Amino acid sequence: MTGLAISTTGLVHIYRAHGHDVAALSGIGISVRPGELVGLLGPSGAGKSTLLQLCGGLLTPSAGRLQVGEHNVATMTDTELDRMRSGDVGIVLQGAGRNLIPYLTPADNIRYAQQAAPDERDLPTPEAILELVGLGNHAATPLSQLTPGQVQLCAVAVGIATLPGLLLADEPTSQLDHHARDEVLAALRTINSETGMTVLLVTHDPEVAATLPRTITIRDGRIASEGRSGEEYAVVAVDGSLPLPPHVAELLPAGTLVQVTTDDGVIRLTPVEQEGNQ
Ligand SMILES: Nc1ncnc2c1ncn2[C@@H]1O[C@H](COP(=O)(O)OP(=O)(O)OP(=O)(O)O)[C@@H](O)[C@H]1O
Repeated sequence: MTGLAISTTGLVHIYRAHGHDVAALSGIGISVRPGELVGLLGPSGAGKSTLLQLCGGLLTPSAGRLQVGEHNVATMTDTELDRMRSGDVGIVLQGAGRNLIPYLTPADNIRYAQQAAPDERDLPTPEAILELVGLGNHAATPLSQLTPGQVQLCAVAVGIATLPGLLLADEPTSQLDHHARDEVLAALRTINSETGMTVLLVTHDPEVAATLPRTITIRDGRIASEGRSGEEYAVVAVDGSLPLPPHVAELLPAGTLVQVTTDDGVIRLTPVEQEGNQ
């Protein structure tokens, strides 16, 4: 299996909760190429986990288009979504323990995850999967004897048990010390480079983000910016709108009239003094 692409246009997700609706995503357009390693950033409540769960078919979009490889996620039935998750898309939920059966060894956890894979899939051995994440010596070690970092690596190993084309990982490096965090990050890089699997991971950690080749920052359910190897860029949306970086938005309060001029390739934004404005 080679890496799967992700493509979304105008992706909206609304949670219907006790008499009031929460718009978690308000029109997300992203394009991730097969085999990319991408970090999803943004403040708490921005919509990162929602986007991850939509890509994994755990939630259904309220509106918009969401394509994962050949799967048009917005129109799939529950059975089709189950099949996608059991073979093509691996998900590592936030909190390693949620991904593991506590009384099974790492190898047996992987075997269990592999049972759901489509019959035609040629699966690697659990030992080969554990080797890939750096846990080759712990196939039979009880989970209770692993360090927190090793338990997280085991959760990642379960996520890639069927060698899916896309791995979605929600905060896989949180609550770990720096050494363990770097080991989990290294394992994700190895998976990405050795198998060509597309990897999308949510992180709050600026040090993790700075090491990723590409990041997408979400704010208030919209794409705020993109990073390339630590450098941050604003992204023009399909409707031509451009979210201002926070340090510029501070200078231009909502409602400010802005004159937009071009001069020899330089685009200039000049706020216009309005009569009656203070
Ligand atoms: N099951 C739910 N029901 C109602 N609202 C929800 C639900 N899950 C999330 N939300 C709301 O949707 C918005 C986006 O949440 P989401 O968990 O996707 O953000 P996040 O960026 O992953 O945040 P965090 O970094 O804190 O995990 C928030 O306003 C959140 O309160």
